[in-house]
Amino acid sequence: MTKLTETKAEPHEDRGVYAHPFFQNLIKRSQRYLSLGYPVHFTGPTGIGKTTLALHIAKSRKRPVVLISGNKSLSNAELIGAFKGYNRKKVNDNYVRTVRKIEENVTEGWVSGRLYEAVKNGYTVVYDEFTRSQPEVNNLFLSVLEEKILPLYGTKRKDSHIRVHPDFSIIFTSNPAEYVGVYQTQDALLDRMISLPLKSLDQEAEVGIVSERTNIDQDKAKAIVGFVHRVKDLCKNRDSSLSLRASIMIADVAERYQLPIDGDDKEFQELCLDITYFTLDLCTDDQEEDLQNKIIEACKKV
Ligand SMILES: Nc1ncnc2c1ncn2[C@@H]1O[C@H](COP(=O)(O)OP(=O)(O)OP(=O)(O)O)[C@@H](O)[C@H]1O
Repeated sequence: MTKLTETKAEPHEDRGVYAHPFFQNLIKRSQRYLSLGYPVHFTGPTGIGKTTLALHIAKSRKRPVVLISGNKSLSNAELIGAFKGYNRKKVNDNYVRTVRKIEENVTEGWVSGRLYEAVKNGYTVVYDEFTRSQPEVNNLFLSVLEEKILPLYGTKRKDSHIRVHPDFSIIFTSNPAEYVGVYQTQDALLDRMISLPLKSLDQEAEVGIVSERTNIDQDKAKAIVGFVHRVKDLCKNRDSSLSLRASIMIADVAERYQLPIDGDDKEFQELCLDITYFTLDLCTDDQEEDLQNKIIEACKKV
């Protein structure tokens, strides 16, 4: 079970970035809804920071955090639990020398699922990319959210369900429905959560995150974030999936290899091209050379 009492995201998580008014307000509202028992759902494009924000808020609840990652093969057994393997107990009673008694007892071993543990003990769940799981599996959450019970379907357990602990809370994240590998979500499930769309990050907040993650100074981070935003505007056919991750990668490589963050530097230009060209090629009609020239032009402004 992925139980994050000390989440791995800790080094990246930064109170400075989340102190930005853009986040402060969002965090305050989310905490309010969660404390009243309402599930919160962050939805938005890839790389905008939904998971990191969800983990940050989850940790602020001061309960153990369980991370569940949505995927096509996630099963009820993983969420609820299942009987797996056998426990065998053998008692060899030879107390009276002439009498030997052997008693053997075989029972199936129960392994609790991640949702079961969280519901039972009142943990905070971050269900990341939940729309990548099959809708049938997500039906479990309808009962958890509405009836406040976790049904123990098909588990061979005597009890038909367990009650949801009053401290249990859950944060969902998802990418929009048009993303590849994403299932349509049941309206009934969406209706039971408070969905907060994260469409775009405030540029200043992005600069803060890039600077925090890579230890480059704010001016350099600003120049890199500015470059990524300029090249995103080259997209004509559809929204570019270039995200905060592109800015972080450029800053990280430049910082670690001491490349000058300077648009006239050849190596920095190559870095800008490598990180952005392929993604931009998917959303423009430009020929290869034209697109490369446009990226270099945008990079030269750094
Ligand atoms: N507040 C933050 N502080 C530091 N790094 C952050 C912060 N927010 C996001 N990041 C970094 O930005 C990148 C994208 O963040 P994250 O994975 O949370 O995005 P996401 O919206 O969940 O993306 P996806 O939809 O692809 O899962 C990650 O490398 C993450 O570590």
